[in-house]
Amino acid sequence: MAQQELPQYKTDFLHAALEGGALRFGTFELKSKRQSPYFFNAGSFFTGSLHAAIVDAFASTIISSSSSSSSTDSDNTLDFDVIFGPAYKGIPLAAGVLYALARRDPARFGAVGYAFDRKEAKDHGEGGTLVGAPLRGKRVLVIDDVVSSGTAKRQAVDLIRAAGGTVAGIVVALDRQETLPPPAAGADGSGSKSDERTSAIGELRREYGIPIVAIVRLEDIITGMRGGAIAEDDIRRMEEYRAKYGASD
Ligand SMILES: O=P(O)(O)OC[C@H]1O[C@H](OP(=O)(O)OP(=O)(O)O)[C@H](O)[C@@H]1O
Ligand SMILES: O=C(O)c1cc(=O)[nH]c(=O)[nH]1
Repeated sequence: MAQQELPQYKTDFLHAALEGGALRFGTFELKSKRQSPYFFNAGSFFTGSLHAAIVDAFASTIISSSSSSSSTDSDNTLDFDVIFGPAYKGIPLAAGVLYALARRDPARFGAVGYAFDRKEAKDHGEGGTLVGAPLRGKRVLVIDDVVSSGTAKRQAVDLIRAAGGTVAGIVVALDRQETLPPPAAGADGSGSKSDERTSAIGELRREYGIPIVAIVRLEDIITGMRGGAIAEDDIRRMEEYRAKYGASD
């Protein structure tokens, strides 16, 4: 795989995703119904080695976003008391990322908690929807696999706020850097306008005013895959896809 200018943790993550089959090239239909030349499936990080690779990459992203004022993804730093993983795929990520952070810097992250939600409220025992660290009065960092439309992230923000917490930021594995699909014909006009090249992550940033960062973005995948990691034709198809659907924010 070409190393180029990517930070080592991004290269390592891309390598693990490719080797583990989490990052694939071909033709895939997205939730938006677009035909994409690549697909990222966070559910494929299911072995010990792959789980370690993704949570380590999240930990590196969080630490570099917190300590570097030159972060390209955000001007803000990430300060938080609790890591929150939305059900379901966010749950093992939140727990694993906190473990990776606490191992690297116990003084800084040893007292940070983790929490997650249930998709269906439990009606016996301790009951409720939230599990883990209390959120009241806490700065909460949301960890999840991808942003597609942003709906799941908005639900997580609402849940955290309703529990008395404030959202410190959102960290995802992949920012696809693509425009939101235009509103369906007959819709009320909400969502992105077709002449704007806004992404779901861009809209979330503007709406909440919080840092939203990703381990890798589409441009990192294109950079990291050049030089023989995948077929030149797949690179060309990703560049065409970026030219057609790439967001400007
Ligand atoms: O709506 P967005 O914020 O763009 O995010 C899309 C989310 O949808 C999927 O999760 P889903 O809610 O389907 O649950 P899962 O984790 O159980 O797959 C996926 O894992 C993303 O987290
Ligand atoms: O947009 C999507 O539906 C989507 C894209 C992607 O790369 N991975 C994913 O899980 N969902």
